[in-house]
Amino acid sequence: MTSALQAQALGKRYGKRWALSDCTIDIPAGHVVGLVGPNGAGKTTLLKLAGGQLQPTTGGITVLGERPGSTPAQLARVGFVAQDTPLYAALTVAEHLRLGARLNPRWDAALARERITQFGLDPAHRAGKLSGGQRAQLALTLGLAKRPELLITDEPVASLDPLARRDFLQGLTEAVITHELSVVLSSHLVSDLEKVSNYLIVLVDSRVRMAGKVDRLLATHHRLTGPRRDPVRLPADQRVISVSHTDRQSTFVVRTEAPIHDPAWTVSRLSLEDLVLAYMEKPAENRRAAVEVQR
Ligand SMILES: Nc1ncnc2c1ncn2[C@@H]1O[C@H](COP(=O)(O)OP(=O)(O)OP(=O)(O)O)[C@@H](O)[C@H]1O
Repeated sequence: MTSALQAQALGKRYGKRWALSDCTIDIPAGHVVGLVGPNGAGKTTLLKLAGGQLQPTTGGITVLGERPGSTPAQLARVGFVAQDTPLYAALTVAEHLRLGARLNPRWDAALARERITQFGLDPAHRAGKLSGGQRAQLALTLGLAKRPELLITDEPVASLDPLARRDFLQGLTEAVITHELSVVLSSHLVSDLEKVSNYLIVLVDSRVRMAGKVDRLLATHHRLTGPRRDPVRLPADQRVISVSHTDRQSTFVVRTEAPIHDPAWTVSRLSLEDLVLAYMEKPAENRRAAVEVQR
């Protein structure tokens, strides 16, 4: 199966500072990929490299098997909705749709009209006069009506109210199923990502700390709670992701393929949010720094 996005030792530097370092990932097509990480981790940088708006400093990236932005045909296959939902302030909603139709060979006018009606956007309204959430909906409509094979969205739901967020995420799920769309979306709202993503990437300090299919990640990560113990005394097949201690108790998040038999531990499953937070903490001391990349 073609990869939606493939990066090999990809890096981007601004001056002396690396915004993204040594990023190697291979995301199969047909997934909804959640991209999470703290502020400044490099998420927008990765998305802009994928959208062809930035050029790599090191390494390489392909999107749907081609170099991002290499040809008009490649650009037509990828929809990109940026964080700041750039629209033309002086153009009306209807003019944005006409522009979309002119610029995009696979433009789906019916889908665009349907979404505009659904979200109560007045076609005569200028984009500059829309609320932040309405602008986001218009930008997302332009991205979806382009009928891309891959939709890249940076914080698409940040400015939407809870109902609009739910509608957007539902619309996305439907588009994935109906149009065999792949999606990469970054968000700080892991609870939203949990509803739609089946693939997750965690970026921390410009590096990929974890990437893989959500069901596999949830099945192989566990929280262990029990009497205080040094993490170096855990079995070698238990990769320590995060560690916390009180005077008497230790809590570890570990990744392992094997069953955990040690009776000292209370073993519990993690929510996706717990998993993300565990990877966003500093790497566990004294242990192999955990970088998990699964296909
Ligand atoms: N145009 C730029 N010039 C210089 N540094 C930049 C530029 N864009 C981003 N950076 C830096 O690169 C790093 C990664 O930024 P990026 O915007 O990719 O992070 P992010 O994970 O998307 O953050 P956020 O969640 O806050 O949106 C940050 O340290 C940021 O300051």
